[in-house]
Amino acid sequence: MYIESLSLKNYRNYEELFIEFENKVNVILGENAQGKTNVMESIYVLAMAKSHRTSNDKELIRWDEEYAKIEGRVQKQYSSLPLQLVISKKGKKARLNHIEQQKLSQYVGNMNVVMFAPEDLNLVKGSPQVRRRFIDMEIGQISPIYLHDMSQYQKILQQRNHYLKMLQIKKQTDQTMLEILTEQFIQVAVKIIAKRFEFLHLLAKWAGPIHKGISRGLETLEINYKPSVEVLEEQELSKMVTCFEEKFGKVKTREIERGTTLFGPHRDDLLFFVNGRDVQTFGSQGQQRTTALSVKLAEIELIQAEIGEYPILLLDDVLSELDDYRQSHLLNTIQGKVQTFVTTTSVDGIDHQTLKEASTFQVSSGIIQKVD
Ligand SMILES: Nc1ncnc2c1ncn2[C@@H]1O[C@H](COP(=O)(O)OP(=O)(O)OP(=O)(O)O)[C@@H](O)[C@H]1O
Repeated sequence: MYIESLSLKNYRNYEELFIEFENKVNVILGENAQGKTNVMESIYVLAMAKSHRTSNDKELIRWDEEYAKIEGRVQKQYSSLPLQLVISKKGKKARLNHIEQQKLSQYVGNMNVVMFAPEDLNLVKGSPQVRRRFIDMEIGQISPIYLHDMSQYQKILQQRNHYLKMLQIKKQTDQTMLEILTEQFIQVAVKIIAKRFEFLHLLAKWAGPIHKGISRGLETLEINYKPSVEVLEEQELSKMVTCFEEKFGKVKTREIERGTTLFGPHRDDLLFFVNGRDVQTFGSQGQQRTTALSVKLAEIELIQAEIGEYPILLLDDVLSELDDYRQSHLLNTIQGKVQTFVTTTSVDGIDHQTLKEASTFQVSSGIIQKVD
């Protein structure tokens, strides 16, 4: 798939913008703080209804304005699909094919993107929260059911935490409500974990050979899910439910003392191993970077395998940071099959042949012009 056109209104430093793109490499060139990342972010937000940089949607609205609007037309195998997202202080409204969607979970997934930005190194180095966000966003792109389950999970988790807080303060003896909430919590939690296992399994299958290629055959990459309740990938859901029930039985007093839910998908993590060692702890900067790159390239293949089309690739400020070998590995992977956006302050670090075949756009103070 590829994005044919993008139009912005009051989006960050863009008052008004309309651009058309071709299905190839598009280079967005400009000095610092001109609006390169903002364009990439707007494409990402159009697809995911969420930014990769902030969870506060209001930041996306141009200062002193009431709303921001992103519109785009995506060319898929058989059709051209118009998408629209309006972000106001009251919330978000999404339209697909001009029809307003009641739920964002029905909207997300119609346009697929993979973003690779400098902060993606945090995928390896950062906190478990960063990795959970990654896994949730990525599964959400290919599974609307997962997005639905996640929003259910968040609601039940909040209610359960609220109730545990009440028990903590009031020292009530009647715990019937806690039992009901725990049962509901477990039912959704195991579905989420099973889906995460499945996704990581697929991701690892693609990432392994890619990582081997980038490391010139020297390194193996493994990706493992680390659940906070000891469940196994091959377990049936009913067995996972039993593990959870046992765990919650054991930690009930502690949970009431603390007034919060101590176990579940919101406390899980994933681990990356290179040659059998945890990259977060033992990996060099280069190995961590290669791991993040392998994971991103694997996502491209995974989405193609699941959806039947390649996603749009957004490379924000990373291409010129990669050494020649990694850059050419990346460019060979996407060659001719993935619409790619690249931001850079200078074309010097970018492969000549790629530049020759690419469309280039110059950005200056929120205005973009195609360079002939
Ligand atoms: N909500 C907003 N309203 C108006 N302007 C904004 C808003 N949010 C950010 N900006 C402005 O957008 C500009 C930053 O744009 P962006 O992050 O896209 O820069 P960039 O070209 O990618 O720069 P760099 O090369 O430094 O990464 C800054 O000048 C910033 O002040």
